[in-house]
Amino acid sequence: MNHFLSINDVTDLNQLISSGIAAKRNPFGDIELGKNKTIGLLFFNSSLRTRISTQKAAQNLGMNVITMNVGQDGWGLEMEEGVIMNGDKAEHVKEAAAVIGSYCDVIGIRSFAGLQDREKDYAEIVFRQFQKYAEVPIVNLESATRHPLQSLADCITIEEFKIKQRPKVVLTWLPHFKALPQAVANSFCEWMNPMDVELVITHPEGYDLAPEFVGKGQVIYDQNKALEGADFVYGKNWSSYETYGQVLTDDPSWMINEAKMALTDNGKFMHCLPLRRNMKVADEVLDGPRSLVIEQAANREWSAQAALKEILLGL
Ligand SMILES: CCC[C@H](NC(=O)CCC(=O)O)C(=O)O
Ligand SMILES: NC(=O)OP(=O)(O)O
Repeated sequence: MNHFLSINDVTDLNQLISSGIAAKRNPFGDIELGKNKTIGLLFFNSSLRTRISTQKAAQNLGMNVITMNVGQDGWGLEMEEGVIMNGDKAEHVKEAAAVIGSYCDVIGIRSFAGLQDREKDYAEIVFRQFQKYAEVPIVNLESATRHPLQSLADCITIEEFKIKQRPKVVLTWLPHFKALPQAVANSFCEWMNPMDVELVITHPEGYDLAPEFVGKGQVIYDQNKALEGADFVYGKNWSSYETYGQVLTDDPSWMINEAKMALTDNGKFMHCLPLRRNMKVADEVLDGPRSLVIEQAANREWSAQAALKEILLGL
């Protein structure tokens, strides 16, 4: 595996899921694989799970880890080509990426969508520039449009907890007062498409995700109807793709509570975290037996370890 940017970099999804489950059973089985290899983790945005789980996974593989909050610890980076750098960016990505690539064998990057310019966000300029100038494998720690380490952990979790061969998986939009990226929702749909699941996507009108991510997903604007018979309910907020970056509604009736979960077939609740309690999901669900959010977050370590193992095998 040359890069881990999206599911398009995965040759065998079932093998990757099995690799993550195997790592969970034997975390140090490949401790020699990453010996004397260094991964640099670059964060342009906040993180808890991705930061800690990816560092731990790399250490489980014997790697050295360097973590950097790019905007705070380093210099502001200019991503555009050919500009006169007389603003607030002191360094160009051409130099920064090449220098970091000289220190690190692998680079992980988190850079969220700006939610101002859809064409710019969906062009993934930060990742394209680092791929071009760092000349080492790049791992997506959440980009403008995708979050593959989260989606692999989601696949591992559903495989672990499913009791039917083809479960009904419902991605439901949740209310939020500020604009959030489509990345997690996009990526979840992208990874659910090849999985043996019935994928349903429910959200208010105006929040349709880009068609290339929806794929086989059935879109139902009536949340209660969508939730009927669900085996897994995956909650996530996202801002409008059509009216890019806008919050069209924060209707609290979309919050998941026990009454909504009662519509499911003893459904389990999933969310990538962080999650705003009692705005997106009621305490009664998160504190009850339906919630898988902690198990799901714990699987981020095994998701990262499976992905990094494939990257190391390709070095
Ligand atoms: C893994 C999720 C990261 C990010 N979440 C947030 O930015 C939440 C911020 C908030 O709730 O204020 C998102 O929605 O993409
Ligand atoms: N789910 C996830 O990526 O969490 P963090 O934003 O805390 O890394």
